[in-house]
Amino acid sequence: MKKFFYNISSGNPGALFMPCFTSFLDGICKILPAALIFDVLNTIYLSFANPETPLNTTRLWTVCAILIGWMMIQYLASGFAYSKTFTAAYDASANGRTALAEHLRKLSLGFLGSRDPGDLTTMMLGDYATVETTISHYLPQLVSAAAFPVIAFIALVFINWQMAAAMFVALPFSLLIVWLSTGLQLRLGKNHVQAKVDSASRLQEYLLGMREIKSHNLSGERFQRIQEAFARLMRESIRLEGIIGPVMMVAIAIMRAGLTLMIFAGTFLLVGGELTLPVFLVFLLLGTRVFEPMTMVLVNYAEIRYSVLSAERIMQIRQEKPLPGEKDAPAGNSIEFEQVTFAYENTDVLKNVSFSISPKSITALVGPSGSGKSTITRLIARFWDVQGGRVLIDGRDIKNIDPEKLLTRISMVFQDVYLFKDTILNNIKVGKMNASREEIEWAAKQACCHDFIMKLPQGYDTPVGEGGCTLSGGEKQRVSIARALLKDAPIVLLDEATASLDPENETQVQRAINALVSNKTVVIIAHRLKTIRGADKIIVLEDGKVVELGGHEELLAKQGLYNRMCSLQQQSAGWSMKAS
Ligand SMILES: Nc1ncnc2c1ncn2[C@@H]1O[C@H](COP(=O)(O)OP(=O)(O)OP(=O)(O)O)[C@@H](O)[C@H]1O
Repeated sequence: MKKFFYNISSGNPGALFMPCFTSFLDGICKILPAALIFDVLNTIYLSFANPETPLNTTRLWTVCAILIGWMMIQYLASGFAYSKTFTAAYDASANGRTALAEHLRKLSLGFLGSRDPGDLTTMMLGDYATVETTISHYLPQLVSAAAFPVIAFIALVFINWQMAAAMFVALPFSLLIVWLSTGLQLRLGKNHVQAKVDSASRLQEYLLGMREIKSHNLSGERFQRIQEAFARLMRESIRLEGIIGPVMMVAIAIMRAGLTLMIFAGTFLLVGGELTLPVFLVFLLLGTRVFEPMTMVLVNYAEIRYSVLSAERIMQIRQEKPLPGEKDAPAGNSIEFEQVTFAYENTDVLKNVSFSISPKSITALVGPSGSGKSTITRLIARFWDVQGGRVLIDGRDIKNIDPEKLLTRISMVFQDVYLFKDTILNNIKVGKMNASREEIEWAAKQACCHDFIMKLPQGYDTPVGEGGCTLSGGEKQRVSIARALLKDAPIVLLDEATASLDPENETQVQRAINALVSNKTVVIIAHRLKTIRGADKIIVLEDGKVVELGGHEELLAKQGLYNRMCSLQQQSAGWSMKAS
């Protein structure tokens, strides 16, 4: 139970105290009228049972007045409970979603990459919505279902213990059925969650991959994958409701069998003169009321169990440890790899890699595709932690540095640029959130963006699509260079930064990059080797190992892999497409 409250409150069970307490008060307020009705029945009965006793109308009017006053109190109590539960529910989901988003940012990309893409979206939207409904709708029912029977049983035992026992005798059997079905519910719930995650992932894949689907005419096969995912979701939904529903119906029927037993016992006791009619009537009245919240809980039990699963999924991620390290980033900017071994999954991608990069120097990473160049830049930025060896900046192991502080010292320009669904101005501003418009325009000019931006309908205030789909590849690349210029970090990592630029822009962008990298520690990945001839150091990688290291001339003289790559590039420079 403690775990349930902890999980559905996203780790803040104290926030559920007020909704539970006010729901409890609200429930108590609903019980009192039954006691007053008992008094009314008793008063009327006394007059009918003893014809010489006149009907005590003063008492009846007093009870009516109390009931009217009580209605007001009950209305206020319900309103109060309603506002507290709904506020707590929306707080829990809004704060929870923000906290989860914040937490995700602190996790390694390795962890995020291991999750199904639809999984986190389902969690952010679906799981939090489920938890929200549980707090706003089911929590009050749970409180009433837990409190009512206990209070009612204690009160009724004092009135007539045989009747109370008859009313509640079936309840333990009903609860036993619910308990026995827990394992089944868990299994069905997990299958349903998995089906939901799969559907979200397939849908995401379908929408994001629309260009490939169209260009390769994959619509049939891809559409079938979505159809299958949705069909499975439908089957799991039916299974969840169709199997759990009848089980709960049996539990409800057994619980309510107590009422029938109570009527039998009441009739028996009434006939034997051991029970008065008003007491019998009060038991009948309370019998239906007491089991009402429990019936509601059992009707919604599948949903409640489902929300437990949702809350557990959320908490599992929330409890995932962020990358460790609290220290400030060092002032110096030298980089060193000390016998680094790294694997994304099981196969080592980098094997015993060692090299050092002096501050304010330019180091190029070259090597065949898949040799580990991009991986090295990602490890410098600590998107992942290494499994063996150390990555040092200014002589300090980056595992001990706060990842966010480390990233303030690093600018990155990736091959694939992501632009947010926002104005182009705000997209450049990502590099420095407090940058002035002048600074942004300066960076855009340096990165050769200014001219194309001014041609857009609203200039810098033109919205660009999610992922930057309304800009060309070259334009996106230049925007990302502008971001890096604005950030002005002392370490610059360039991954194929000029890959998608046309020859016309390339010279200008090279000039912009020169401005970006001057006086910085630069690590550059360039497939076009002519662009890195002037680098202070060239590290040649092959199959995750450093095979050559040195300056351009020195490496050419070695007649090794670098020399071969340069020769091949010279040959391919004269390549042109020919029709056969
Ligand atoms: N996120 C990932 N998960 C699993 N494996 C990965 C991941 N990223 C890269 N790899 C694998 O790691 C190896 C090195 O990849 P990396 O991107 O570092 O190579 P690269 O030299 O930069 O290649 P390219 O020049 O083609 O960009 C490759 O075999 C690649 O398939």
